[in-house]
Amino acid sequence: MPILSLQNISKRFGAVQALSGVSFDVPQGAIYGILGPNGSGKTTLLGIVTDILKADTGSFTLFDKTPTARERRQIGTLLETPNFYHYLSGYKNLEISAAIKQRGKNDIARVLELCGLTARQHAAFKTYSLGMKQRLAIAAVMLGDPDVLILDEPTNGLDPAGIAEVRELIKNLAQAGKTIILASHLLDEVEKVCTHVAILRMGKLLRSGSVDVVISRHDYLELSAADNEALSAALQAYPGCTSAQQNGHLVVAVFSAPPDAAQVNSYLAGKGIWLQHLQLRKKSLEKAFLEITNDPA
Ligand SMILES: Nc1ncnc2c1ncn2[C@@H]1O[C@H](COP(=O)(O)OP(=O)(O)OP(=O)(O)O)[C@@H](O)[C@H]1O
Repeated sequence: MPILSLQNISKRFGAVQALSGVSFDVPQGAIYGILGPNGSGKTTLLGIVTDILKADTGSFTLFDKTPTARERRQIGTLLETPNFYHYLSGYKNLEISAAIKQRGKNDIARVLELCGLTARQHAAFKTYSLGMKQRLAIAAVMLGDPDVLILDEPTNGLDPAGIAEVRELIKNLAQAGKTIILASHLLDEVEKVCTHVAILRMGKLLRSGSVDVVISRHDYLELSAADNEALSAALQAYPGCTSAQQNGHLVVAVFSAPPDAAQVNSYLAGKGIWLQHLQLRKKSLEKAFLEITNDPA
């Protein structure tokens, strides 16, 4: 059973079609990244799921049910940085958050521990590092122990140390069984943190699923021989080779599964083609992503 299942969600703001027919499922325990450039519809999508906005068409289920207040209570949301009091301690700020959420104080020690803030709980918020401030924001979301966390650009505006701390925390929460849905415009973030990804461009879902499958980075081979034309023709007939194109003095061969360079070499030798150059290369994540987002299809 998916934790969240979106079916055909569309949303328009005046002339802007912010989302068009978006559908995907978030499995339990996933760290699900909603990835896309600015204005692609990520925040709108999170706004619909958290009931801040209403979809024009389409629907979604939470825990396999049409969401009611009961299902929503199991979701913790951090869409923008909360306004903590600078002169109050982390603990006191969480007391206020708990009161606003109408929850008791007995959960505060647990969320401070979970977010690695126990040692500094009585220090004033203004003395916290950027990473600690964001971890306190996540601690406030964790009050009441929600099963699902929804975070909009959780590392935005943080320094490198803060980014690393927040990413570590997100991974720890997922290991503790939480499902996390986060919006990001950072490919690097999705690669480092997420298990799953949905890629949006101008409100349309381009791809969704497990990160390894969606942003597949199949290795490719660079080769050359005395006759590169014959080489590229032979490669095109090789099982699993999806393209073999001449690029300067090299032929670049792409495969549907990771190629075995030794096997390709012996296949070519069998065809009377002796290689002068053979190198296995890995497509960068950046390149794989650009191929997806620039694909006119
Ligand atoms: N309340 C609104 N009124 C009018 N247009 C809006 C509104 N909210 C969003 N939009 C437009 O809808 C589109 C999607 O916006 P959205 O904020 O969801 O994108 P995003 O991917 O989250 O971008 P960013 O990374 O910049 O936050 C944009 O063109 C945006 O200008």
